[in-house]
Amino acid sequence: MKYIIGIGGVTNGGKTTLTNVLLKTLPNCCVIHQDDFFKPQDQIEVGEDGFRQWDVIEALDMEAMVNTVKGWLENPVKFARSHGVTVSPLSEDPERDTHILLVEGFLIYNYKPLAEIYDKCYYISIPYEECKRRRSSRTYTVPDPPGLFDGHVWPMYLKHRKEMDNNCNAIVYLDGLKSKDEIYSQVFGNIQNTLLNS
Ligand SMILES: Nc1ncnc2c1ncn2[C@@H]1O[C@H](COP(=O)(O)OP(=O)(O)O)[C@@H](O)[C@H]1O
Ligand SMILES: O=C(O)c1ccc[n+]([C@@H]2O[C@H](COP(=O)([O-])O)[C@@H](O)[C@H]2O)c1
Repeated sequence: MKYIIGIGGVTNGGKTTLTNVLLKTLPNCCVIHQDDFFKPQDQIEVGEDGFRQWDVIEALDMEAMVNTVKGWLENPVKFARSHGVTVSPLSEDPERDTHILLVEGFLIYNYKPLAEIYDKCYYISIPYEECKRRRSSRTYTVPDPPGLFDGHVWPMYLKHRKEMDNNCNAIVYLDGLKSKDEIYSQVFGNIQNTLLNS
């Protein structure tokens, strides 16, 4: 059985933290990070506001991302091996084995061909103040220029969040202010239940 789980959420909500723990505890589990599909800086448009528009879907090579997911779907064992993930047979029949793919990122529910691919969707939110606080202590490959959070990142988040709520109706929303352990336990338990019932 192949199972694709979306770990979406606002920037600095805790997506990578949650994904990394799930990756260690779920069986035959691989990951695709949306951040790996950012286009090079010289291809990112500069908006009328003077900021490079990183927080829009056009800043990402979404076609390549979807193709990577399709590569996993075609052959999860080969995908796992080529990404250094040890695959262990869980049943006598390899066709019945469970293979899990985590798709992690801040805009994973705003691109239709990808939004349709998930078996289960999670979304982590945190309030503005906490998001701004966490973001200010993070350094990206291209560091944030002054004013980017209020001028571009947060307004784009609000816009995409509205679009996403209209696109998908089966998202499990997670409170990113809870402890890392609490969030992990909630999601792990939920995934286990879903796997047992499928
Ligand atoms: N539940 C949590 N409570 C407090 N801090 C958290 C929590 N989850 C993540 N963090 C911290 O927030 C920052 C961003 O986390 P990260 O997982 O990289 O976010 P994202 O991948 O969503 O951008 C890191 O410093 C991380 O340690
Ligand atoms: O990873 C990069 O190359 C990169 C370059 C510039 C900006 N980013 C920021 O990465 C953010 C999304 O990643 P994350 O992990 O914070 O959800 C998004 O808010 C962008 O502004 C990321």
